[in-house]
Amino acid sequence: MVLKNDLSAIRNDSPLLLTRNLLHRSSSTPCLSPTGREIQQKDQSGPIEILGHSDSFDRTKNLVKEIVKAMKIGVDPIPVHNGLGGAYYFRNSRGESVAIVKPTDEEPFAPNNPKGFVGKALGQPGLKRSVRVGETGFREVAAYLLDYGHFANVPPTALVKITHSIFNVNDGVSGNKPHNNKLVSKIASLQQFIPHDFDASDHGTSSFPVAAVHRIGILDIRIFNTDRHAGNLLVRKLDGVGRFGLVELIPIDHGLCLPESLEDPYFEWIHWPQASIPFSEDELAYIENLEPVGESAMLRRKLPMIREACLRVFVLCTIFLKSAAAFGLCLAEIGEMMSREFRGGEEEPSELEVVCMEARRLIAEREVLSPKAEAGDEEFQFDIDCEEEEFDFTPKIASDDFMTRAPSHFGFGSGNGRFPLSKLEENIEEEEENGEEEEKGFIGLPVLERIPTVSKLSTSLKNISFGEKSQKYQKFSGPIPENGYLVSSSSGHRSANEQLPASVSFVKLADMNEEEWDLFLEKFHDLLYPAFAKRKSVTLGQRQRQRLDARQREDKPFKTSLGELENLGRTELEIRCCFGGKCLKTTRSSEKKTSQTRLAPALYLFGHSSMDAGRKSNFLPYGMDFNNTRTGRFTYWLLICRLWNVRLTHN
Ligand SMILES: Nc1ncnc2c1ncn2[C@@H]1O[C@H](COP(=O)(O)OP(=O)(O)OP(=O)(O)O)[C@@H](O)[C@H]1O
Repeated sequence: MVLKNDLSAIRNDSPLLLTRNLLHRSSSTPCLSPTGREIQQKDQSGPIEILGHSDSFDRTKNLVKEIVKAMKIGVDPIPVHNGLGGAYYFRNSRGESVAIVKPTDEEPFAPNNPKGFVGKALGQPGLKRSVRVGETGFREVAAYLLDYGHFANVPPTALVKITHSIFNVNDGVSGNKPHNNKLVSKIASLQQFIPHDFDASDHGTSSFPVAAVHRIGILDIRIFNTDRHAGNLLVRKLDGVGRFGLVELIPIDHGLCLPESLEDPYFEWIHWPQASIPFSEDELAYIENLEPVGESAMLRRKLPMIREACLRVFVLCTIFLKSAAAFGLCLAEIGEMMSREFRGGEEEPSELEVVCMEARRLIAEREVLSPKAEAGDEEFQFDIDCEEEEFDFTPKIASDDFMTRAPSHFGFGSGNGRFPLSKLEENIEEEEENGEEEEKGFIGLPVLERIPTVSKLSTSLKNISFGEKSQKYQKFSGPIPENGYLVSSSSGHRSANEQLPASVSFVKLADMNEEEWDLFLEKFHDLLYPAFAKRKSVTLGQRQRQRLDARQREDKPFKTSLGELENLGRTELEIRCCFGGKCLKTTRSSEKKTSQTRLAPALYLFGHSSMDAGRKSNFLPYGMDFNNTRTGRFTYWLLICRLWNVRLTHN
């Protein structure tokens, strides 16, 4: 039913799934309860209804039947205590968990979150800035739909309208309201429950099949997963005749993939040895057959609420993956090129972002040099420019000029009609900015973007793109962010925003019109080859050089293996893994674990990854006392993990 700003035809407790065509700000609200009382229609639907039609949902349909049958005989769901969002295991008639249901309005920070993580309205930036509160559900489904042939093993997932009294509804003032057994309908993701033995944070990674890691990594890259921590990989033992030690990996929790703009992804597998092994022929063939444009169309059809901005990120990343794999890069290298680094306390754009920024600069520069308004024959002019500028990496404008002449698409200054890109302000970001202003008291900060510090660049674009560090922030008229983060005003109370650092967005994709987007992709594609080539050469050189540097810098012996560690005996160790000063992100799930788990990444840095939750003795082949690690005699800092640059000191 199309509702033209009039919700009176809807029952007051009926969940609505709205897409963002007509309504402003609340347009993304996936679940509303209008209060109109005059017209009440009886809800004829069953307790669980799958939203959308697709053969891909066949397995989920059977699951739903099982659950409904169980509900009728009184088998209730069980709340899931793990995780930050509201989640419920739904069971079959035998009482076995068969599905996990996550209501969209119980996500972290959403109004009905049962675990105290509230404070934002649906549609506002959520746990990740570029994923809005209430919008993780359709992303879970998108990941499943994109996992053709069950390549990465994503469990069947669908969006459902589901009615049950177990769901949480907060009273809006003091948190949870006492449970009153009232039936509530919600929009939720419903995913098949997969029985498993561990998650990847509990288990040594050495037994993970290379193919499974590659397949999950390929998916993560396509969908730009910002949340692939070890807890989001379930591990199932396949022990049986001739299969001892084999495990299967099941990727879950894809709610934070497909962000609306590029940010810092999180790929737990990036430092696993499997990720450095070249892709197999099968994997290369799979990647080659990916068709981002067709896949986007499929997503639009099956998940009409998906935002175009998300699809652009998806298209971009798939192109990136295809080109990188064809070039011969391995999974780890591709993941690294997509990841940001911290240098000198500042977050720097990833190599992928740098290529994007450069592609945007090239098209903006062309617009500046040949404004369409004066061109007469636009197309003709366009083509000529294209030929002239192809592969020309020479800076054409001094940095200051650059700031004033082509500012608007980076969010500086006010664009005018001379710069066609400036006309294309993206609604989404306007909404976000307004939201930020309201919540944080920001005034006059045009967009959450900055000209970055480009000291990192391992691409050949380094010297030509953005010039000096001095270009960042100072040109904003708004408040000066500290250390690359927006500083929040102290408003006296802790909002959800204040609890989270706002990550910066270095490059916009959503503000281009179709023509510019096509052109951008063309430029992007052209720039990839030099970036990959540079990456390859830098990687090789770096490994050698950094080992040497580390040895020279270190006043204590530089150790590279557990064998050498043995010499240190049972003394306190400080293990510091440094690479450019970036912190290894500890995952939320591993934080919950003992130091045993936390030490695991450090150990596999030394090529020893056979930690097994059930066999702690694996930790002790070199004379270290495991019990001491638990009581804290081992302390360690994990600042970026790179295998070739591990510093050890002992005192
Ligand atoms: N398909 C599944 N099969 C079995 N167990 C699952 C499945 N999906 C999730 N779980 C379990 O439920 C827990 C919570 O799920 P999930 O991580 O998706 O929720 P979340 O609120 O998004 O968590 P987080 O805050 O860690 O991102 C997981 O830690 C896992 O143990």
